Amino acid sequence: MNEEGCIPHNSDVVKQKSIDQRAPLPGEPKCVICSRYGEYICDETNDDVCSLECKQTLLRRVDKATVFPATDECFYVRDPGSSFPDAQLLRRKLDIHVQGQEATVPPPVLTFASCGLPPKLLLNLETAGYDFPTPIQMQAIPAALSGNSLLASADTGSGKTASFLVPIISRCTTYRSEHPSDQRNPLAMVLAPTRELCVQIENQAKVLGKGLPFKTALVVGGDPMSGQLYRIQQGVELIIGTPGRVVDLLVKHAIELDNIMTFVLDEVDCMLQRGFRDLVMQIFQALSQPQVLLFSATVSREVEKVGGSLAKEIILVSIGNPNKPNKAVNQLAIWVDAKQKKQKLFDILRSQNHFKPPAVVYVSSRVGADLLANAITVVTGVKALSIHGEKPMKERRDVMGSFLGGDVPVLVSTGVLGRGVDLLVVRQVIVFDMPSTIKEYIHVIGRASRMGEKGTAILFVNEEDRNLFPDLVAALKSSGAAIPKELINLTSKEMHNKKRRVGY
Ligand SMILES: Nc1ncnc2c1ncn2[C@@H]1O[C@H](COP(=O)(O)OP(=O)(O)OP(=O)(O)O)[C@@H](O)[C@H]1O
Repeated sequence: MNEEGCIPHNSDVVKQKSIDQRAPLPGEPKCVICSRYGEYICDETNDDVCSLECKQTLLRRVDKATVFPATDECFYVRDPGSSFPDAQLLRRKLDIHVQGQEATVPPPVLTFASCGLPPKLLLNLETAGYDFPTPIQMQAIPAALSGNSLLASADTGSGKTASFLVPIISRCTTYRSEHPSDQRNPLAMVLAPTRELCVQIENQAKVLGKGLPFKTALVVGGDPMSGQLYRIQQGVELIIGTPGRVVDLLVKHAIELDNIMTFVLDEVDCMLQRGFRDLVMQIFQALSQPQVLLFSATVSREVEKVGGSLAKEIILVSIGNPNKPNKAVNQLAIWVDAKQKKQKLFDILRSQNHFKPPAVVYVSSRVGADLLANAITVVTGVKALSIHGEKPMKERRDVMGSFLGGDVPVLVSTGVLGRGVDLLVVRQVIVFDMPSTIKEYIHVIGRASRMGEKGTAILFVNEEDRNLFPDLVAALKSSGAAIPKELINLTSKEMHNKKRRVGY
């Protein structure tokens, strides 16, 4: 045994770094952290590890989740019918909450390697830089893999997309290998509210499903339906689409949906709102009782109720306190009269101290987005473009390309980029017009931070946002943000008036 407590399987010098280790040969042990060759055994946990680096990582993780006698894998493979005292402890440590038929939910995993995923999928996760699962992935992936229907909520930017894509890819791959002579009908469907979000989900699915029998079809408005139909007819595993276009496709063409095993609503609270809800239900009715996976950073009792009606037994999974702004986003609320908002924005964009490009400015109207982008460019000289639902798909793609490619430092957007989109380069969001609900506000400012990276959100607030004052004050307070005195005064006045009205 060496001093680090690893027992080398052979007499070589112990590998220091994971990168120094080779890939495992068939049948060889795999490192529980990085899936390379598990040449050594970690004394403290009995896990296979490839190097000192992964051993340290393993011990840090296990320590964080309290010291357990063996790997998370050993929790994962236990009989799901039994009770999981250790799982409970692990969940408490990781702030994971599970409600519903808990006994049917496997415990959280600490590594992707513990989930029994196809080796190619593990490799794709590693190539994508997904070294460890995030807390929502730790719980949602094993739960979804074992067939549970879920309503899952976790912070914006915390990796919810992979939480449903990984089980989908894994289950589709297994199905195809077990039914090689079946027709290649779709096996899973993901619905999301905007085209940009669907494009992003498809891109991520392609990255994670690379090299596997896993094809995707994007079904969104703005692109010709004939191409989308052709692709599905050629055989795909996953359809990703917006509800309107998917219904259109189903009404006009016969598509075989009987094999759909998993149905996902990303941004579920938005998908179950008026406008989308009937379309979503129409699509759901065409399926044969699939597993249902519902995800959002914000959920309400109403969503829980409707979500529950889609699946026989739905498990609620949440991380931390749901419906709260992401703590990594530093919120700066500024009281600005409506007439002064433009000038204030120009001042910020001219200030080296305050402007942190690339930045997204959120407004409430399509015309407003076009006008404001133009005004920013003319008045400040800072190049700005706009994006909204009325622009053709090609222009929306071009605008996103220019912004994310670094050619344009400011993007003025309506709610089309308010939810789900992963604007990796963005660290500043300016909320020029307050959204109509505090939940939308939480999603909008969430664009300023991914995976816990620090970001800032500047928020313009004034009397026009009166309806949101109590919720906004609570949201700012919960994040420890300063609250403008006008907002405090008017909120307490509102509350006082309400009490008096109730008193009469
Ligand atoms: N385990 C992981 N390791 C490293 N990066 C990850 C991991 N999981 C996800 N990511 C990356 O983190 C970013 C945020 O993930 P994602 O878009 O899925 O967040 P989200 O929870 O869906 O956010 P939102 O609520 O805003 O939609 C993405 O760039 C994604 O590629």
